[in-house]
Amino acid sequence: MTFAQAVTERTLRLNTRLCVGLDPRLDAYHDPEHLRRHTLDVLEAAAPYAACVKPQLAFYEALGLPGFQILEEVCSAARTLGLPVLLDGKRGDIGSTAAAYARGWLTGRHAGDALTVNPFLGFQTVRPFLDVAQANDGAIFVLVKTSNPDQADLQGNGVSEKVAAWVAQTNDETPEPQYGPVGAVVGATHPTELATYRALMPRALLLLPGLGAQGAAPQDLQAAFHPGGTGALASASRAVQYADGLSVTASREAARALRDGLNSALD
Ligand SMILES: O=c1ccn([C@@H]2O[C@H](COP(=O)(O)O)[C@@H](O)[C@H]2O)c(=O)[nH]1
Repeated sequence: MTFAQAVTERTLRLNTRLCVGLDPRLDAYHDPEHLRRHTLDVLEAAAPYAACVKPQLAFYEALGLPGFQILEEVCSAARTLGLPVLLDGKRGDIGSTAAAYARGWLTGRHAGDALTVNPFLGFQTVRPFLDVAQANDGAIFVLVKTSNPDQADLQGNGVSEKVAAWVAQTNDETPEPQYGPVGAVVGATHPTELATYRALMPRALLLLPGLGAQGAAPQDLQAAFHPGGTGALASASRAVQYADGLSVTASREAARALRDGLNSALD
């Protein structure tokens, strides 16, 4: 089963469109062991309400070697819980280096099933990521229009639309029936533009970051989904992991509320 199929199957079976971000900040904890335990506890608590999990690589890399070990455990625990893993690394480089990034993050011990990719160096530099992802039934999520307010500095003037066109065309090269291996990152913080990006990339899974802490609300996101409620993953990290300090019960309730909010928006 491909990443897109696994996510879609879980979305329909558990009725959830929520992607839970795991972005553990060392300053919230006594030490890395405390961070590790809490992150794994949040993962387990939120899993029943999640279609997938999205560790942000920066937070694990910031810890050095222990961070890689924690990431490996997070990926392994997610798989035990049946959760597809989307690593948020926003990698991108010239082709030979891109191939090494792809091997590192899409194969091996702390690999994800999918990876976010930055297309700024050109579309050919995205190909090595796609090749490795496809060889492993995985996916890539290309940055199309990010959630931050200043994205327009570089992503305006038709750039996001150009990337969206490449995503759509590249998915059309694949024979998969519904969603292809190239997903797209479109910020949940741009609710009035979601319908446009949905239409531009009909076979792309959309990753919608920005739910919660960045101000996006579940009721704003309906236009990103296809009829039947598939095709998009709304992502929240701080709003789940630190819903109320380090309370894991609050994390569970936050994930449940976001899942319910997203479902209500689709009714
Ligand atoms: O456009 C983008 C792409 C990725 N992100 C990442 O998502 C989470 C958001 O965290 P919250 O706590 O839910 O705000 C974080 O890891 C970002 O690096 C994004 O915010 N926007």
